[in-house]
Amino acid sequence: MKILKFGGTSVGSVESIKAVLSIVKESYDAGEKPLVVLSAMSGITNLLTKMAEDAAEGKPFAEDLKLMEEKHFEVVKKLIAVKFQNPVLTRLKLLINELEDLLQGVTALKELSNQSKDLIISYGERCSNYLVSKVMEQEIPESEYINASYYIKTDSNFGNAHLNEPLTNQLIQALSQTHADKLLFVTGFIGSNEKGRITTLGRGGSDYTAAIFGSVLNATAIEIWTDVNGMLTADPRIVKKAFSLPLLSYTEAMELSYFGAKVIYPPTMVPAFMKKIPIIIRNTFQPKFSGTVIQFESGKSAYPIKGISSISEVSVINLTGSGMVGKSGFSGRLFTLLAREQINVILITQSSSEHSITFAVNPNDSQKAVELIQNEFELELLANKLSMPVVEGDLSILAIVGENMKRTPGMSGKLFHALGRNGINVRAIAQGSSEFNISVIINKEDLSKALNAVHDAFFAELKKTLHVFNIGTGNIGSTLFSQLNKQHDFLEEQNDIEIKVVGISNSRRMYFNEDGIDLNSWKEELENDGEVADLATFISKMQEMNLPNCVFIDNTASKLPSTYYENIFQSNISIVTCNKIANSGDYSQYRLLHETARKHGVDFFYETNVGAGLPIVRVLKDLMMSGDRLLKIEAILSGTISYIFNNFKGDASFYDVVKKAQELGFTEPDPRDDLGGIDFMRKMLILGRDAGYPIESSDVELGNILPESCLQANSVDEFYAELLKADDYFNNLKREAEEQGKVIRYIGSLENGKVSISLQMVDESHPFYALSGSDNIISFTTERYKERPLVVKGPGAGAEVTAAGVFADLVNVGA
Ligand SMILES: NC(=O)c1ccc[n+]([C@@H]2O[C@H](COP(=O)([O-])OP(=O)(O)OC[C@H]3O[C@@H](n4cnc5c(N)ncnc54)[C@H](O)[C@@H]3O)[C@@H](O)[C@H]2O)c1
Ligand SMILES: N[C@@H](CCO)C(=O)O
Ligand code: NA
Repeated sequence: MKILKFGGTSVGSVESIKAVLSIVKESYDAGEKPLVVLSAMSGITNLLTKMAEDAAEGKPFAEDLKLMEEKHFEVVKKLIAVKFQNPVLTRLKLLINELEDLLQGVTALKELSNQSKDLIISYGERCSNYLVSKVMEQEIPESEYINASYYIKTDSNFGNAHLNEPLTNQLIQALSQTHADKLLFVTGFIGSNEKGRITTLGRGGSDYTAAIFGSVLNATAIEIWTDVNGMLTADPRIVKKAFSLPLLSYTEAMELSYFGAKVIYPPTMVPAFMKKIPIIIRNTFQPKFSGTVIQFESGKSAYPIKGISSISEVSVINLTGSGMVGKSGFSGRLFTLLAREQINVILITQSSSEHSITFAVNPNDSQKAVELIQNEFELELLANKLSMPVVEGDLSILAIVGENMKRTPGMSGKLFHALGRNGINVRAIAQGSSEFNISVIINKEDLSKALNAVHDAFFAELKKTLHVFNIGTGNIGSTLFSQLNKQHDFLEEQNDIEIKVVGISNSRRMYFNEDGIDLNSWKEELENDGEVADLATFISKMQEMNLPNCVFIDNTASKLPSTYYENIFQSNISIVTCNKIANSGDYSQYRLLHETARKHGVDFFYETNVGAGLPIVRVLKDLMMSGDRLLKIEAILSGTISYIFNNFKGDASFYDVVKKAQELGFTEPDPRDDLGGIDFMRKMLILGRDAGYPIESSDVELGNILPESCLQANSVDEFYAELLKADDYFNNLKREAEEQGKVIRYIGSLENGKVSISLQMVDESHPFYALSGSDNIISFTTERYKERPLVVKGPGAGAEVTAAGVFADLVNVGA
């Protein structure tokens, strides 16, 4: 049997509960006889604590209680069939009423004991497990809710109760016999004392519940389902290149968690360790990803260390004294004293002269530690055998961890070389006697740099390999492939960059090859060895493959891919795209995507969204980042319309010129996007947003170049048919311009956050008069470029220049 434990975020919302249900069902259907342990819905434990504390202070709690009720009721209403809802709502309501009575009691007594607090908090797990068991019951009738406080027996240390192992073993054994054919949903975190009063198990309590049940029932595995892809080589918020670890030993997991990685709280796992039951950390939101297995043996690994962890804030206390420090008995007295007062000593180093001891503690404990030392060693201080303790703050700890370190010489050399070369000063060093970890204390301001440098030293290969998943194999996609193919050797030899295209999809077929798809024959491979395309599958397959330096390229014109961008960033994958849809939809989406990419330390590059390969997005970004302020943009950003008005001369018919623009690959897949101004508008929106204005498409004043009949066309064919009939309309426009010695230009402007695009007739004196071919032109007037604006001009559409722009974005990923 297997234990499946889901944390609060996994049962945090209707959507996540659906994911939980399908994971449980899959396991059940596979005959794994799972036992499910659930935490409270995310946010509920904190809310319960707050209500309890508020009640004790006589503050109102009714609104919070209502919030809790609504959060649970919403799940019932969305996930339970109407005819089964009533009993579930009634029982939940009863639980909430009980809770309300308790809170009123606390209000009346103006006092909150630890015992009452545990009881109040227990409602979080009781509600979530009852609720989810009822939702599951619709599909698996054997589902049953179990209140674990009847089975996990503890002492009366409320808030952090200790297990009564023999009794708990008996009770759980008995439960498993009476409920052998049930699918149990067991409340995490709670137990009860010998009088049956509810207790809680302290930090990481639900994991502990899972470990206790797993150990008593001899589970084959304990799966801890959370919201990250297992344990990583380093904190991904700081180290972009961090990747998830397939395998760790218990010891390594302990060491990594001790210094930072908060995925599990190892002390809670001890029951599982004792029985050598593997613990598997998995991601509820990416269930196909295999996660991190934590087991007895460390296993083989390509790298000499498993990971790098850190504590970002520590204080260090230095003790020196010729007659004292280092003498036997001194450190014994010192550390017994600190332990007795519950001060956690994170790391200890001792100089070889043995005249000094340095140890690190949580900054909140440093003052207390100093006072304790002053009291304990008063006589020694008076006699000058010991100097006054000196505290240093603003320090961090970095540790490299791995069991194989012991067998690999030169590990500390490599560590110090990486730190030294990057100018990072090491304040103290400690190697655990087990040699499973080497820790260094450094200045806090160096931590991020140090983590990245050390990660590079231990994990990076010399050559950067980019793993590319590309969707869209039309005009741009196929041109990109032939450019990549041509440049392959040059990039590798001259720039140490290898680009491996490992996944390709168009709207019909998709194909993967982890070793890299041969770009001479991608078409045939896609056709013959590929499968029927499905974007959701393509993306989850990409995430499952979990390759380092992974880039998703969107070379489609479709909206669908943009709905996955957030999820892609969340799995630490960068995106390069020429597709403008994501950036030009709702402003809120634009913000969300940029923030998500930033938060996950990945790149979001879209130079070709504006002016194809011309450096426009980058130029604006550089201006903004260097503190310039945009005053005005004036631009022609439709390559298609530019081409059309530059070639609509003499006898040429407007219709023929448009057809030609499409043939030349300037137009969007649907040319109405170009001629209707939508494509231009998207570009202006993107620039405006990049310049800091929260504009929506409805804010844009969009002038029109087409007669009504063309605007009304329902299909591309109908559009061309109407265009053919509209010759007179365009000839009149042309004549009018020619008579005044002018040319027709479709010009966009952005000033004070207002965007407008309009058809204008301009004469020789206008800077946009002399434009040719499919050229785009943009002039940026800024605080610095005020007298003479910064102008970028050149071909702004076409497959070659666009693919080249995507290519340039690609090689800059991770740079
Ligand atoms: N032509 C240019 O000069 C230029 C310049 C800059 C940007 N762009 C942008 O390039 C993009 C592509 O243009 P194109 O001319 O190559 O288009 P295209 O019609 O030639 O190709 C589009 C490709 O996308 C694929 N596709 C569509 N939906 C898909 C899905 N859901 N999953 C997988 N594949 C899907 C299609 O099968 C096709 O292979 C557009 O977003 C366009 O705005 C074009
Ligand atoms: N269709 C677009 C391509 C460049 O984004 C244009 O004509 O400008
Ligand atoms: Na560009």
